[in-house]
Amino acid sequence: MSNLQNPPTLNSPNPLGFWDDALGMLARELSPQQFKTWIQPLSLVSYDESEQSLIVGAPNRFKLDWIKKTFSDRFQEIADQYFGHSVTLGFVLNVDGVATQTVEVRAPQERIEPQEALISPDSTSTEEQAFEIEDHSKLNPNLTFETFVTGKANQLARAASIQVAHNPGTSYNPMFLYGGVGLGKTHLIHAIGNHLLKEKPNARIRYIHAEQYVSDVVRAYQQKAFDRFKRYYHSLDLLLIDDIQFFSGKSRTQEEFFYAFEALLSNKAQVIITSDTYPKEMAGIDDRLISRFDSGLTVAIEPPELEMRVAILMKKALIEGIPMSEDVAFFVAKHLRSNVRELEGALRKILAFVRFHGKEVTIDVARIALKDLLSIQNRQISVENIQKAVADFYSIKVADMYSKRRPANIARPRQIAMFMAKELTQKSLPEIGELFGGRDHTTVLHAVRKIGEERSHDGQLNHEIHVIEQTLKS
Ligand SMILES: Nc1ncnc2c1ncn2[C@@H]1O[C@H](COP(=O)(O)OP(=O)(O)OP(=O)(O)O)[C@@H](O)[C@H]1O
Repeated sequence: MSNLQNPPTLNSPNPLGFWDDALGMLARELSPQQFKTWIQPLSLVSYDESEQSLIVGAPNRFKLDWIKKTFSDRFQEIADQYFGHSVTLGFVLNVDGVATQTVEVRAPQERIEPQEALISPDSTSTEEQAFEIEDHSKLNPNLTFETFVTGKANQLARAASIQVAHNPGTSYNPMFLYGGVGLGKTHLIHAIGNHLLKEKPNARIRYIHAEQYVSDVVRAYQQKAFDRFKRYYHSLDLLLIDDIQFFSGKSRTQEEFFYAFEALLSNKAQVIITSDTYPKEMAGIDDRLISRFDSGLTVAIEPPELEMRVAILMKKALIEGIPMSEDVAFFVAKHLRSNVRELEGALRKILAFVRFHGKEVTIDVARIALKDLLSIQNRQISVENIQKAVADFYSIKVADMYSKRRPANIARPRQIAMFMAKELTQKSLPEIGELFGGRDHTTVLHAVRKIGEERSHDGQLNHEIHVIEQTLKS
């Protein structure tokens, strides 16, 4: 099986083109939340031209199962249509770019309800399988403080994580780390776990994704094994729970987690939680949990600034054994601004290209290797899209973006939209002014400077801009 490190020949259908098409179609067919949750984390792992087979990777087992059951037929249709004949489609677990499971060819379609719907008082397991929790930490040894690049955007989060790693259970408990997708939350909490494991090899540490925790609750319920479940989770020294927004609307899971949380804190065990937003903004989560989440240290991780993106690219390229010069790293970092995962994806593409073609890493090579990625970025982000996304976010009318009205609740979002138009598109100041109801370029310049300056010290504004950016890209 060849993988995407070996791109197909020029005349063959391009699997990356297929992938872009599939993502584009699913983005239109699904709600932004569904797309973000289920489709965005997937990746195209490999394409075998001679076998006409494609492998799609999912970042965890829960997503893998769900995708196979719910979306495989749609992926199949899109693939057959794109390639003009039937292709074999497989799904694998692909954690941090490493496919860790042999290919499972797609299962026949079987729509299932969301996990927690499986919990009902009558539900019993049809299988005689004992309830088991894998009793090892699930830490990824590569995610350490040493491999974590620091910059303004994450220095607070990193400092707090180091503090907690050195004084678990006593300094900040719980620690709640929030920020947009792919910004290093998972990396940091693994780093804490790895540090503690090194210091205290016998410590009971568990990393778990919130989706997996939901599944564990479901299984414990079905198998009437809550005692075991509680014994395990309540006796840990360090619980790292990732993406807790997945608890939204799942009241039984929240209840169990509440008990676990209280037990752990009273044992002076450390709890670390990550989420895509700060506690008070979480929807579908019980108030008493939200207040617990906020009772220790809540710290944000922000999107990386340009210099940090450059440093990350150069460091990761070096680790891969193919050094990247600063000018190439600047070129890539200027075009890809949203998150570190996206940077890693771009780097993989560039490295695959240079390995395959035996070339040096130059700006031209980067431009060719990232052709699809860059054109998606350009296609998606127009001034009109920005105006719409900003207006939606601040609940004002899109028409107010061009109107002459100046109340503060309109003027400020308008300035934010102008700032984003300058940041995210190639348009000049006069062109942007024109698209905002024929305003003068000095008005745009004023907005760009003002919001840029405020953003550098206002974490909340920075967060809002990042959330809007994410919606533009999903
Ligand atoms: N500062 C950094 N230095 C080095 N690598 C980083 C940094 N930040 C993120 N990464 C890498 O980027 C990738 C995505 O990061 P990670 O999975 O930690 O993001 P996340 O914030 O948990 O995202 P999600 O909300 O989607 O779970 C990982 O491979 C991680 O190692």
